[in-house]
Amino acid sequence: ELYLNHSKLARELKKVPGPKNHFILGNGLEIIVSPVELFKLGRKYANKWNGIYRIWAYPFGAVNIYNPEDIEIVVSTMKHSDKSPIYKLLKPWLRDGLLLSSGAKWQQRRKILTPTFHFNILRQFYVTLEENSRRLVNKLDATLGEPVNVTPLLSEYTLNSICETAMGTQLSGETSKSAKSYKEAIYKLGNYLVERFVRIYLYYDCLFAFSTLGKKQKNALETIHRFTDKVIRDRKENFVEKNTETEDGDEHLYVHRKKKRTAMLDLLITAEKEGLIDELGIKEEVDTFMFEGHDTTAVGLTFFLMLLANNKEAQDKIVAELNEIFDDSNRPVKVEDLPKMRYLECCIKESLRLYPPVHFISRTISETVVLSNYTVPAGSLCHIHIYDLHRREDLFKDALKFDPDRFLPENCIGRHPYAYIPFSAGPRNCIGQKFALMEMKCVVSTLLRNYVLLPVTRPSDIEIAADIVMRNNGPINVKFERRFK
Ligand code: HEM
Repeated sequence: ELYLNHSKLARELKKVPGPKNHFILGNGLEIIVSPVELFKLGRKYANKWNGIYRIWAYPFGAVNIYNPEDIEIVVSTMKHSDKSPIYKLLKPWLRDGLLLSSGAKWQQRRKILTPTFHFNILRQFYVTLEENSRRLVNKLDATLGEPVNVTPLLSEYTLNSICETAMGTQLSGETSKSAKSYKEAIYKLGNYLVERFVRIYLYYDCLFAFSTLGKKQKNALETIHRFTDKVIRDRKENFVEKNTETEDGDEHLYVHRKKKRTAMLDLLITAEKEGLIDELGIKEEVDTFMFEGHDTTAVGLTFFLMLLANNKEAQDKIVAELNEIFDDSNRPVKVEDLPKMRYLECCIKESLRLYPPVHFISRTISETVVLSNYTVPAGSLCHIHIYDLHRREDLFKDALKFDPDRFLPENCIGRHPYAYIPFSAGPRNCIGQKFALMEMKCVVSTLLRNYVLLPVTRPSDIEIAADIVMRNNGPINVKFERRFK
């Protein structure tokens, strides 16, 4: 152990500046703190160094980067595209789905799944998003003037939306009950993952399986997989009926099925029939998309509503833009309206800058690479801190200020393409980013046409807890009042 802690890799990596490390344990003990303290520690390190620092906790050595030049080197090519061992913690849940897989498997899956997020398919999904947005607005009617904890409502909206579009399954009756347990289990699982993350000894599966934490995780996973398995079963039953109905000899039904909402799950079921994916493969992707497709967007929307409630000026400007689009009409938002919501888009981007739902991603460095003039040996982990990148004063003046004008086209000129990466970048970027933006525009425009958002939780109240996605340590409340023209 002693040798490994002072191996060639360790000696090389330790040339990168970083916190003082213990002779044997490296920085392993410092990080055993609560999720809130862990998030703060990350920010403390980011402030102390400038764009790069290392952490050493045997057997892992990691460079932490938050400058666009190094991030570009790591994420823009396939060379360092394998996820770091930290994602191993997600394996029992998401298995070898698109987020975690690598090499040929990842390539083949990404190819199968890409058509689902093509603009023409998204257009067909839009109808569902719009209906769900209106349903959310109706729900809020009962809360007027009261502080509302927005996260549960928003995650219900995003979970319904991903289920009814990509999965082709309506959440009602029994399924909606298990959807609730699913969401609760995801929250718990996030906490367990962070607890395990800071306790390096629990990385070993054999130790973890017998720990209390391991047993709790097993329970949460059973709930999660029960829900996703049911969604697959339901759709398979439904799919057979539909397929016999539309027997028209079309071999590539899943890509070309005209005038039908092409659910991602249908595409996978068809791919299974063609031998391109097996049953386990479908489960992996459904678990991956069910989670990535709802929790991230719900978190993004939560912080966005909080920011809007605290920024009357931005809210008024969005409403003025919406009035131009809709005149006095109460008609629903159409997909063609979305590109006209330019200022709203700037506001969404600014919100994702300040509160990037995925605040941290991590890769394995596959061959020795030079980052900020330091040699980073192959086998190192590379943590990319999107949160710290987005708050760099040299990239975003008055970085803590909510200023949507930063994203007006004229103000983006000259900005480094890797200075702003809420959806990551390069070949392993977010496959669902257009879907997410469409969802956010649709629901926020519908909300603002109906309600004035008033502040309860202030940005100064926010206390982020380290988790797979950004979470506040406590509810985020907003008040809604009817908007009169
Ligand atoms: C505001 C909402 C969202 C944000 C901020 C976000 C962010 C990200 C980021 C940063 C990554 C890279 C992860 C990494 O390198 O480890 C990613 C990957 C991914 N996202 Fe999203 N995402 C959002 C919404 C969605 C939606 C709606 C879906 C699905 C419909 C989705 C599906 C995925 C998948 C499957 C991957 C893995 C892609 C691959 O490795 O090929 N995301 N997302």
